[in-house]
Amino acid sequence: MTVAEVSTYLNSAVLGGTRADHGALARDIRDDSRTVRPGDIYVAMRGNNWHGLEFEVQAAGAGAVAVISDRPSSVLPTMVVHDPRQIMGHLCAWFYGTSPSTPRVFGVTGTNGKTSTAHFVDAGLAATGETPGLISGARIRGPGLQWVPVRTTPEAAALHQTLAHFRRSGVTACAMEVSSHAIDQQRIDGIRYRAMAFTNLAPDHLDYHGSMENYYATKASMFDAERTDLAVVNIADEYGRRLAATAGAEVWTCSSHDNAADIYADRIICDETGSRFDVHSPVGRAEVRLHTMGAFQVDNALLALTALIADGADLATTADGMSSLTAIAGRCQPIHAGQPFTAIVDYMHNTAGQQALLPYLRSLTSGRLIVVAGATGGRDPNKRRPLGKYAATYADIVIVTDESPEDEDPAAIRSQVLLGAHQARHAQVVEVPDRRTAIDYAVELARPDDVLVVAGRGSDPIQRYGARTVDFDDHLHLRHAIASSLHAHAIGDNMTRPCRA
Ligand SMILES: CC(=O)N[C@H]1[C@@H](OP(=O)(O)OP(=O)(O)OC[C@H]2O[C@@H](n3ccc(=O)[nH]c3=O)[C@H](O)[C@@H]2O)O[C@H](CO)[C@@H](O)[C@@H]1O[C@H](C)C(=O)N[C@@H](C)C(=O)N[C@H](CCC(=O)O)C(=O)O
Ligand SMILES: Nc1ncnc2c1ncn2[C@@H]1O[C@H](COP(=O)(O)OP(=O)(O)OP(=O)(O)O)[C@@H](O)[C@H]1O
Repeated sequence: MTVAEVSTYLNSAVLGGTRADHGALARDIRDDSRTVRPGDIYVAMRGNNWHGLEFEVQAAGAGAVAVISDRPSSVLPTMVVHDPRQIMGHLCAWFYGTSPSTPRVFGVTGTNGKTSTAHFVDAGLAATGETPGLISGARIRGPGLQWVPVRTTPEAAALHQTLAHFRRSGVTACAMEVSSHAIDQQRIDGIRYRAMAFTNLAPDHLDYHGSMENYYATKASMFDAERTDLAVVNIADEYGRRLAATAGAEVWTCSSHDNAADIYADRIICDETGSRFDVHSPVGRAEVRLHTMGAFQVDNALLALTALIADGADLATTADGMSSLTAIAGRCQPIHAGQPFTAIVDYMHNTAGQQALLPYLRSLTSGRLIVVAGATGGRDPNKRRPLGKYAATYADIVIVTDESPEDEDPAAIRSQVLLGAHQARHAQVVEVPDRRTAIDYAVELARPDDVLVVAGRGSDPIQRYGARTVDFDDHLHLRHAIASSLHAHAIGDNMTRPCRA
């Protein structure tokens, strides 16, 4: 594709540059000057912090052949459009040849459960003979590629590059997490969904959306017929029921406690080995056995099953696919290192997640529930006190520590969580600022039959303290802390054991 062809597509003449510039081959489309490589077209968008054209010299220096923006660049041939963000998704779909039908795209949106449900869809697709692709906040995976993304839902250029790669690689169907930020910022424009699945809606990201009504409206916009063939909705909460009643696409409902849903679960049993339930659908009944811990995974697997059955998949084969998942990184992920207590890493970072997870963990034990809790910087500060309060309401011991403070004062974040935890007047509350030390301390506290959960970061691989980043994987460190503790106690036992005469 040449610059001139892009200009024709946009119906925007190239301002500046020579005929040769206009005939230059455009290799990729980039929305960030820091990623521009020779031959790319840079799209300079207006944002909350910058206007992309502030980086035009950087983009030109990196070899950009042209820029698309809402006004002419002083250094690069420019195609002017009214709102670059508005055209970005459709431009990328055209430029990368993203097809509206191959791969079929199963979107998952909602406050909690997107990553888990996307992984269940991926597993169900594999079981039914599809060549699956996965675009989730935990990983992006397809034939010949796998990486850990920075965003839950990538920017439009990255999304369409990935979908075009999937298409060339023979991917027939893809599960994709769709965040409300991505919808609001039109990252997912130009993508036709085979199904869009709704998990639930609870207070989160209200610093960004301003209100639950705006948050809901952003999500709901994805369930109209021009966006998706199928609207697959968990009707467990009021927003789901409202969405099922108003969505413009063909609606399929599911529920783990309402048999009025098109597809529902009953005879649900959840324990430390996972869950089992019966699923009832218009195409029959099947028993589902989940090996992923967490009662909330029943809802996520059921939603994934419903999306795939709505697409025509075989019920029994799809159910087998759900059973093939043994764990989802950072989502109620157990650690078995020989310790005499239950050790879990989980991503709960809002009170709805706590209300789904903590009663389940409490049900697993007659011992104590120990929670390592905190809050991440740069996210809705109004979540912090409730996070502390709910953790301390359900747990016996709460250890408040850093998650990823980003550009905020870690102590100030912890103080909000501590305030909430003390308000609960239930748990023993301890502040241990350093996360590594906090996890080590929790492991030393844990007794046989206790349940210890390290919460809030899931499988996030790094902590950010301003510009400083720290490699920190909760699962790896918790496993290491347990192993070290068991080793130290073994040595201690040997040293106190009476020597043979
Ligand atoms: C709040 C939010 O989502 N902001 C997104 C938004 O930022 P913005 O509009 O303020 O853009 P800006 O920072 O002013 O930059 C303006 C333009 O200059 C460009 N730029 C900027 C700097 C530079 O050196 N060169 C350059 O070209 C940027 O790429 C951008 O196009 O547009 C930017 C790029 O277009 C995104 O990178 C940025 O995501 C920020 C980094 C972010 O943290 N987003 C999070 C909140 C997010 O998207 N989270 C959701 C999941 C939420 C959840 O479920 O927890 C996600 O999908 O990941
Ligand atoms: N269906 C659910 N209902 C309530 N809580 C859930 C549900 N599924 C997961 N959770 C909780 O939310 C946490 C995050 O789960 P998951 O990563 O699957 O959701 P997500 O929507 O992708 O989250 P995020 O958008 O923040 O990445 C889990 O670790 C768990 O504590």
